[in-house]
Order: sequence, then C-alpha cells, then structure tokens
Amino acid sequence: MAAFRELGLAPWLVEQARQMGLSRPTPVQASCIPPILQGESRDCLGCAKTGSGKTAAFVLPVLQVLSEDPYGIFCLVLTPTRELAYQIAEQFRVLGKPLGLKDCVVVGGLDMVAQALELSRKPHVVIATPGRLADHLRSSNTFSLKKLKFLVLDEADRLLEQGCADFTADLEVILEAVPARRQTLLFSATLTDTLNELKSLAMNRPFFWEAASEVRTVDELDQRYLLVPEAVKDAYLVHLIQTFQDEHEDWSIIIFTKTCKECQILNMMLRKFSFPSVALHSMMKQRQRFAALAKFKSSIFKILIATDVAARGLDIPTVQVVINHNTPGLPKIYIHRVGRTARAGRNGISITMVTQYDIHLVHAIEEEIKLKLQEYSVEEKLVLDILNHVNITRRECEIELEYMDFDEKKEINKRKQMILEGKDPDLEEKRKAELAKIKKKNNKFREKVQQTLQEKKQLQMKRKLQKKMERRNKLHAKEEK
Ligand SMILES: Nc1ncnc2c1ncn2[C@@H]1O[C@H](COP(=O)(O)OP(=O)(O)OP(=O)(O)O)[C@@H](O)[C@H]1O
Repeated sequence: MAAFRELGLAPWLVEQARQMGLSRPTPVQASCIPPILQGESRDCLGCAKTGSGKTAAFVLPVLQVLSEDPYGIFCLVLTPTRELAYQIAEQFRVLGKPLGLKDCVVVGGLDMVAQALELSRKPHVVIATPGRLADHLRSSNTFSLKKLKFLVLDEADRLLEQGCADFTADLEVILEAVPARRQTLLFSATLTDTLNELKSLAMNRPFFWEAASEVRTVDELDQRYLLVPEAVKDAYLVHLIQTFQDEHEDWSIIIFTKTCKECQILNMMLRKFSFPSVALHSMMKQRQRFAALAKFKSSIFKILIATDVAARGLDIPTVQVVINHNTPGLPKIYIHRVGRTARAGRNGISITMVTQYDIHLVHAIEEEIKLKLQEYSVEEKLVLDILNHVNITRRECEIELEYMDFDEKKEINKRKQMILEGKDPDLEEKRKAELAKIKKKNNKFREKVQQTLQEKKQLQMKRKLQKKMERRNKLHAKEEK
C-alpha cells in the first residue's frame, strides 16, 4: 500500500495525519485520495466497510486543496445526524490545525441565530445536517454557498433515502444553492442500493470505488445471534451485561433499541440494576444528547442505549460489544449498527437478540452480509434465576414512565417540530388522516381487483380442466367403440 505522501498529499498534511495515528492509508484512502486531488472534473463515490477510515479519505484531500487557495465557504459536508456532524468537524479541526481552519457546525436543536452569525463569517468548511442548513438557506441571505468547491455527502445513501426522516426536500433547497461546477464526494458503507440516485448527484466523470470483498462486514467482528422468547428478552439482556462486567476489566457496550420509549425504559431499568448506562435518542434535548455521548465516550458510563440515531458513523474505539435488543428490519441498518464495534482493525462482538418472529429478518441479514451468524450460548438457568426480578423492575419503569407522560411529550415534540417547519399541526393531522383513508380505500380496491383476477384465473383453469376432461372422455368413448 502506498504511503500518504505518495498519494499527492503535502508534507504538512502527512505529518498532521501521522500525529493523529494515521501512519499508512487504509485502502479507501489510498484509492480515493488521488482521484479527488485530480480536481474539479472528478467526483468520487467511496463505498467501504464501517470503521475503514472513510472520513479521512475526504477530509485530507479537501484540506490539501483548501490550503492551496483558502477561502470560505469552500466545502460543505452533509451528514444525517447531529452527533456525526460534530465528529466530522473534529477531524477537520485536528487535521487542518496548521491551516488555521475555520469550521462551522450547523445542526438542529441548537441556537439558529448563533449559527447564522457564524455562517456569515465565511468559515472554510460547513458541516451540517440537511434540515437545519435548508432552514438557514430559506430564511437568510447572510451567507452564500455559490463559490463552494467541494460538496461531501457522508452516509450518502441515508441522505437520499426516503424514510421517516426524509431529507429530500431539504436536499433540493441545498442543491439549488450550491454551484453546478463543484466536486461531489459521496461516502458510505452501504452505497450500492442507491447507486443510481447517487450517480445522478455525482456526474463529473465519477470515480466509484468499492472495497473488493464478498462479506460486507469486517473480519474482526464476531457476529452472534441469541434466540430468546419475546417475554424474557430483558432478563437475557441483564444477564449478558452482568457477564461482560464480571469477565472484563475494561468494557464498553452499545445497545440498540427499536424505539425512543424502549430506549428510555431500558436505561431506567439498567440503572435500577446499578449498571452505568446512558440513553441517546431523538426525543432528548440536544444538549442532553451531547452530554450523554460525552459521558459514554469518556468511559464514565460504560453502556450506551441508543436508537438508530447512533447507528451510523459514530467512532468510539473503546466499544467492544454491540447488542441489538431488536433484530433490525433492514440488513443495511444491521451493517451500520454492528459497525460501531471492531473499528480500524480492532476486535469486537455483536449479539443480535432474535425472537420467534424475527427468524426471516436474520435470514435477510445473512443473505446481505454473505455470512452466517453464529449462535451465542448462555446458561439458561442463570437467566431464569433473575427473570422475575427483571420483569418486575421493568414493569416499575414502565409505570414511572407513564407518570412522566412520555407519550404525551412525544406528541408535543412532534407538534413543536411541525410548527418550527412552518406547518400547522392540526392541518397536518387532518391531511395524514385523509391520506390514511385514501390508502385504506386504495388497498381495499387493490385487494378486490386481485380477488377478481384470482377468481377469473380459477374459472379459466376450471374451464380448461373441464375441456381437457371432455376431450379425454370423448377419446375414451371413441376407443371403446
Ligand atoms: N490510515 C489510518 N490508519 C489508522 N487508523 C485510521 C486511519 N484512517 C482512519 N483511522 C481511524 O479509523 C477509525 C474509523 O474511521 P472512520 O470513522 O473514518 O470510519 P468510517 O469508514 O467512516 O466508518 P463508518 O462507516 O462507521 O462511518 C477512526 O478512529 C480513525 O481515526
């Protein structure tokens, strides 16, 4: 593998990388840095496994080009979560220190006025979540992205996905504000599904690089599943954590849950068992989210319980274990979740809890990652011993949470968010109800059509069969004559 300086990077940048512990480029860096350095006419799509150094693969060449002609705003990085935006900003800051790099993080949940002021001071690099940046573009004209040289989409497939947090409308606003002549860099561990959409964004002789590997997860990751009945999941979880705590001196675990409520309940429950845990989910205030992550990163708290808001990109080298409290519905989400451990060549283990209803999801995951998960065995008796205690504790937490009006708060938060987005919550609700009605009607209609088609098909088959029988009878009659 070539050294960093052979990739065309300046000595000061190579030295800066070395100081950060990056002495030799990883494959994604070695492959993507030279084409990015070729300049304006070359876009780049980099697809490499989790923890393989994709961030430096774009930060280093951007800094190199910036150092040759520094001005603001030179580069815009878009990323799906607020925590990830700060993590990327840190890499820019550390690697770009000799340049006196000015960066600006623009994410939701924080003061918009302060952000607008920072943007107006022309930072070299803006790292943003699409929603908040689009809000700034819609509401102010104190900054311009028209001279931008680089547009980076980190976790690009997530940004283009149309899921519960749909970025497409915001991306449209942003793409209108950036110049057509620019270099677009797209990175993720899971680019292939959305490749066509991504290519329409990166049209300048796109250089596409994908790590040559059949298996889509890293070799250093020991991937297990644990078959558990739904009703006793939490007893297994407590048992797993207790075992790690007893057997390891230095340990750190991320537990992924399906919903914010589940995340909150598990955190309350684990704390009642005196485990050092913190929660991270989208219903928390942004300051609480940052504080929780900081406590986990500094190992004050050894357990992070999170929703998929923490599934992508977060780089916390000390994480040795990922527990999936629910089996992810999409293989892609599984890949990103388990990728929070076994990063940059370290070992790690992931344990996915699988109930009787989730077997098909495991098969889909195995098919996608091209690897069979191995069973994780536990001593059932030890789990049975704590079962009652765990179930009673969980029930207590559920009752406590009801008193805290968690669901109501969720509803209020949703309405607040709509107001912030300039929507009328009541109108939106009406619209949603109407849409649901139409959907139901359409579904009924579709079912009816399908039923009619089925009946028609059956009738045709019946007729065919009848004709066949008639022909055969006639033949028999002829033969008998
Ligand atoms: N050349 C290198 N040598 C050693 N370590 C490196 C190198 N490049 C990056 N790293 C380290 O590897 C870790 C993972 O890097 P990074 O977060 O960029 O991964 P990623 O590919 O973006 O992962 P994900 O898909 O999960 O976002 C970081 O701690 C980073 O400092």
